[in-house]
Amino acid sequence: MCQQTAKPLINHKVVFHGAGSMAEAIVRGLIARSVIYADNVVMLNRSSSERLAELHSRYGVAGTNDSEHKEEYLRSAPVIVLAMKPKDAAAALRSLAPQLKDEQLIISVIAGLSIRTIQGLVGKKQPVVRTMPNTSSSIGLGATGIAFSKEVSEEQRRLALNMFEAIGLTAVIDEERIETLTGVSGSGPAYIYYMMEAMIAGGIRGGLSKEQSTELTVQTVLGAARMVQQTGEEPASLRKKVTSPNGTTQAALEVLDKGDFFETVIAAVSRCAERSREMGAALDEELTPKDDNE
Ligand SMILES: NC(=O)C1=CN([C@@H]2O[C@H](COP(=O)(O)OP(=O)(O)OC[C@H]3O[C@@H](n4cnc5c(N)ncnc54)[C@H](OP(=O)(O)O)[C@@H]3O)[C@@H](O)[C@H]2O)C=CC1
Ligand SMILES: O=C(O)[C@@H]1CCC=N1
Repeated sequence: MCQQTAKPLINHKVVFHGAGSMAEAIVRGLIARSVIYADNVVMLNRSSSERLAELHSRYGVAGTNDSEHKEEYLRSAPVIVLAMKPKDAAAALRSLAPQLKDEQLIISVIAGLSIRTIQGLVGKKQPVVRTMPNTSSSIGLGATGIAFSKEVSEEQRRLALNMFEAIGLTAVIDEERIETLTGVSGSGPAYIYYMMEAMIAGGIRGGLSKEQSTELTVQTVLGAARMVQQTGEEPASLRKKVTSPNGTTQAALEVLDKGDFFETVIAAVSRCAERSREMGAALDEELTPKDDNE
């Protein structure tokens, strides 16, 4: 009997316009889960040839920073993933505009950049999927918020969902909620890493070795996340089960409360969302023609 190998979910070129950490996290996850063959992935950047060579050696993907080749890839790709820094997005979209065909799908991972601004910068109602993934996508544990423009076809919608479902959890949301989602899950891994850095430092200060303190912290964070997921219990209820009256945990939580831990984290989520809006507004200004006399 002939052995069937499963066909990848995506069987055409996907061009990553930007080849940094976020693009790599998505590509690594997609290839590890056989959602796309490496020879259908193309990664473009501005200048770093070393970076493209590194990505090729890690994942077998093609890449270029040569303008002529970049244009060729961008002209023919059914899907273009915008993955440069926000400050580079307006120029990249403007130069993309003349060659863009109506059916090409733009998937953006760029913080703050709205669907309206993307369509304004390319000068037409291009189908756009605005996403906010996170770097845990690289190990299939990402959390991605997704909003669609009206122009996205059912097939394109499915493609984008397939892509991000393969590398973690997805949440389809109204675009106006994507800033808050950025505050929770887009930037969220950094808050947890920061907490872990502090726990590790605390352990070391108390005499544990760096290795012990790191291993214990990692297992504690992993275990706590899994407990919430597997028991279905509220974090607050699980916290209470750790906290004996007048015991060690209560003493520790009181110190966190003195630093207004709970409200500080809420303020961080909110400031992150606000910063995303500010970045979006700055990008939106790129749509207004500049007065030469200014
Ligand atoms: N990092 C994260 O956790 C997350 C990031 N994001 C979003 O992802 C985007 C990328 O972030 P990140 O990966 O961290 O950034 P990086 O700085 O790691 O990567 C940016 C990449 O864009 C390339 N680039 C810049 N200008 C152009 C251009 N005109 N054409 C093609 N490529 C270009 C750079 O190339 P070169 O190095 O050659 O200049 C580099 O490869 C951002 O917009 C961010 O908001 C979203 C969610 C999470
Ligand atoms: O810090 C940033 O702007 C990006 C967006 C979300 C995570 N990192």
